Amino acid sequence: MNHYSDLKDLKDFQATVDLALELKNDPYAYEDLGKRKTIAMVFFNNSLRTRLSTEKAARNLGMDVMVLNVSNSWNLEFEDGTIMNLDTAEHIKEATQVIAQYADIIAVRAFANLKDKIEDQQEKILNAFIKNAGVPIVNMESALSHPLQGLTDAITIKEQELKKRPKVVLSWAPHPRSLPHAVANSFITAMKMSDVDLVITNPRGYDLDPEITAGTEINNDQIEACKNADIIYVKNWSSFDSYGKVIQQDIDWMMTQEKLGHAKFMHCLPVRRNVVVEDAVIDSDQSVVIEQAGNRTFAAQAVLKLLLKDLN
Ligand SMILES: NCCC[C@H](NC(=O)CCC(=O)O)C(=O)O
Ligand SMILES: NC(=O)OP(=O)(O)O
Repeated sequence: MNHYSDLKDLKDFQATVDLALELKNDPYAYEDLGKRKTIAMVFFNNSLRTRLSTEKAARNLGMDVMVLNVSNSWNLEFEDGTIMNLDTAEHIKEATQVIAQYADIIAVRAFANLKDKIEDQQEKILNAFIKNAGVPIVNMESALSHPLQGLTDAITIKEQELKKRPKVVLSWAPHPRSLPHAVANSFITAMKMSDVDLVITNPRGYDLDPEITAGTEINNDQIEACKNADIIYVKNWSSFDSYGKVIQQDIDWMMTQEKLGHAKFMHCLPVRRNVVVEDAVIDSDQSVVIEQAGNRTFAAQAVLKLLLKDLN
């Protein structure tokens, strides 16, 4: 594997899920694989889980770790041919090549800006690293996808040891801010590569990119969609059609105990309590959000192991 920019970069998705579970069982099995290799993690946005779990994963493999929060660095320019006499001090072309001299693998977080669909679909920042750095790039949530999260979600569902072909529901929930589509996109992609029966429920006007949801049932009736679910994965996203807009915040879409039924509750975190999900759900035994976040380490470790194997 040259890069991990999307779940589709994995040669064998289910084998990677199994590798992550093996690593969870024996985290130091490959503790020398990353010796004298360095990962640089570059953040254009905030993070708690991705920042710490990816570092933990790298350390379990014996790697050195560096972190750059771009907000503490120079303002970067992304356009070609710009006369840089305003706010941007350094071009992404130099920045990517310079970072690559200090690191064997670069991991990048660069969210969608949610203002211009075409620009977000170009994945400008992630692709600038892939184009210029000359080292493997790991996507730590880009404009369109969050493949470390999608892999984690599949691992977490597999661990629940549910019935064959469980019913998995991805439910939209309200949120006061405009949030990206990346987590939902990667969850759908991961579920399509898993042996589950996936249903998406969202209000009208909130359908995700049809290229991603193709072949999956979308039900605008949340109560009906959630019936007899084994897993309910809750996430807010902004409108895709009215790109990046918050077109409704109806609290009736919050996940409640009644709608959850016997299902397990999942969310990528961070989550707004009593807006996205009521306390009674997230505090219940049916919530697996903490173990889900714990699995981020082993998803990242499986991906880094595959990249290191092809580096050595
Ligand atoms: N990486 C996990 C989620 C990150 C981001 N959530 C957020 O920005 C939530 C922030 C807030 O609740 O204000 C998202 O939805 O893509
Ligand atoms: N789930 C997730 O990616 O969390 P962070 O944004 O805190 O990294």
